[in-house]
Amino acid sequence: MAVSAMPTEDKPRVVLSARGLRRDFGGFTAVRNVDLDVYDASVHALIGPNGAGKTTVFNLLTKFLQPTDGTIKLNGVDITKTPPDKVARMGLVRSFQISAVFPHLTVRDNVRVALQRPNNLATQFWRPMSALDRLNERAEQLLASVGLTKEQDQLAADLSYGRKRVLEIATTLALDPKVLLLDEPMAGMGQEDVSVVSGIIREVARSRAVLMVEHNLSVVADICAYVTVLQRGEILAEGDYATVSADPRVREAYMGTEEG
Ligand SMILES: Nc1ncnc2c1ncn2[C@@H]1O[C@H](COP(=O)(O)OP(=O)(O)OP(=O)(O)O)[C@@H](O)[C@H]1O
Repeated sequence: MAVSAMPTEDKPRVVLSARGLRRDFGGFTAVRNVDLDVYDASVHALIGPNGAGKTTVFNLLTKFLQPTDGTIKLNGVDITKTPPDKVARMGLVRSFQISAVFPHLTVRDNVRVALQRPNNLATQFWRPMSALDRLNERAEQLLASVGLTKEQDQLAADLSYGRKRVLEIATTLALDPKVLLLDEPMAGMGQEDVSVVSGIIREVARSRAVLMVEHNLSVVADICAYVTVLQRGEILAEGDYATVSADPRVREAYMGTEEG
């Protein structure tokens, strides 16, 4: 069943969709019968108690895991068998982990390195200086859009944990994704950083789809238009936050674990 709780008029476009997703590990089925539609210009949360299958679904959608069964489409193109690097070039990008931020480069150089990939400058033998200038401009814009202008000359290693995660989002945005998948973007952050990153994600989703696995339910309530709740590998509920949080089955699934 696909998400049905969005407004009927001006229904946004589906950019990423999965049907009948299943993943077995040996004899254990971690994910089954998962149908999911992710809409353009919106934030969609994948939530559920520990072990529900969120990470597995995330890895299936980003092609880091191959489904045992089911199909995945990106903008209508079947990507079920497409490798992750090709899928990334098609616009479906997952956030890198902090380990992918180069600690001994400045904040600005981290973004410049990331920007070289889509522009393919890294592989060009001869580069006009104007190309690098364009990179600088774009790096500055990106850093400004995530509020890292002040820190641009600092080494990434010297940033706080929360700021490192913001830098990680900036390097991901450098790839200009059409669909951005974030794995627990708020994990380990203090409230102040959570508010900043929530604002960034909301802004980022004005022009692209964002799907995020998130444990922080107040963040989900605050910025996610669509919510899919997983339990034991299957979809338990879906809709907007008000709808799913009022669902007695969802309350029961969360009882004793976490409450938003
Ligand atoms: N590589 C694997 N081999 C065997 N079992 C796995 C593997 N990866 C995940 N599982 C199992 O699949 C189930 C779902 O795991 P998954 O990590 O997707 O859940 P999750 O919702 O992301 O949990 P958490 O919130 O704790 O991160 C769990 O029972 C887990 O033990």
